[in-house]
Amino acid sequence: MPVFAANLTMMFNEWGFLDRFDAAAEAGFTAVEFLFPYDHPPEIVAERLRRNGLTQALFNMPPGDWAAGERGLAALPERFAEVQAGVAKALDYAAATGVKRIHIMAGLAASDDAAAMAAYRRSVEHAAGRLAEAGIDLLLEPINGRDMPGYFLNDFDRTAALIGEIGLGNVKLQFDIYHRQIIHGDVAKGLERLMPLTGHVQIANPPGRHEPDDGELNYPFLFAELDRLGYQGFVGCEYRPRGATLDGLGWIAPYRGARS
Ligand SMILES: O=C(O)C(=O)[C@H](O)CO
Ligand SMILES: [Mg+2]
Repeated sequence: MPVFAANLTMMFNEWGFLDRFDAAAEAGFTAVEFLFPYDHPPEIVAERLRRNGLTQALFNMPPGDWAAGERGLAALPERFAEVQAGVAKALDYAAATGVKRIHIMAGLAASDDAAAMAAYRRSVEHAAGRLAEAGIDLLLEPINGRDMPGYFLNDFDRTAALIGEIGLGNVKLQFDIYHRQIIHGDVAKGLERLMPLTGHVQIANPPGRHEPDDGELNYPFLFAELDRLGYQGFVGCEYRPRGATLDGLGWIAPYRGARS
């Protein structure tokens, strides 16, 4: 049975960020993820987790100036010092929250730019080394170019090849099924083939990026596939509710009772 983590960046937006932890726990979630915790001190985030008995499944490294359109720094050659500082900051939040996986965003750069690739590898190797000391996995996520035009990491096979070349045991694939469907399709076979590299799974149903119960993908089938493939990690619910978050949670009822 999948273990679902509520994505507090996209879900429960009816509440302020810190109150989303309480709302997710009240709705029955035992784990949460979100893009960035950095607007709030680590101990405040940790307290929200603790008082609700929630596990922090995932968050992202600082992405640069998000409001100005930046989408990560890892592939930007001139930003390595900020990558290093971001890794240190993320580790402070990891120590407070107990998170065991952190996503490093690549940034906006041409995917065939050799300097960007060299910078990306350098950033990933640096971050992976620092995270390994704390027993944390570093996640790389291909993101589709319709939602994030110009994003450097936009292909699952190239990401898998890179993870193989880097060859560090704590560098893993963030398999976002929504992005996979938009970029390549062939979701079930992709999951099967890439499962050995996969450290985190996220869901949403295209084309609208809404709840998994309506759209072009058959999620009950894919959840059974994750079980069949022996996936033991979290499934992040990174979707935009069609309406009120709680009104859209009917899909989860058959999966309650395991660890979510
Ligand atoms: O967009 C996604 O799918 C993500 O998971 C990233 O963390 C942020 O954009
Ligand atoms: Mg995602």
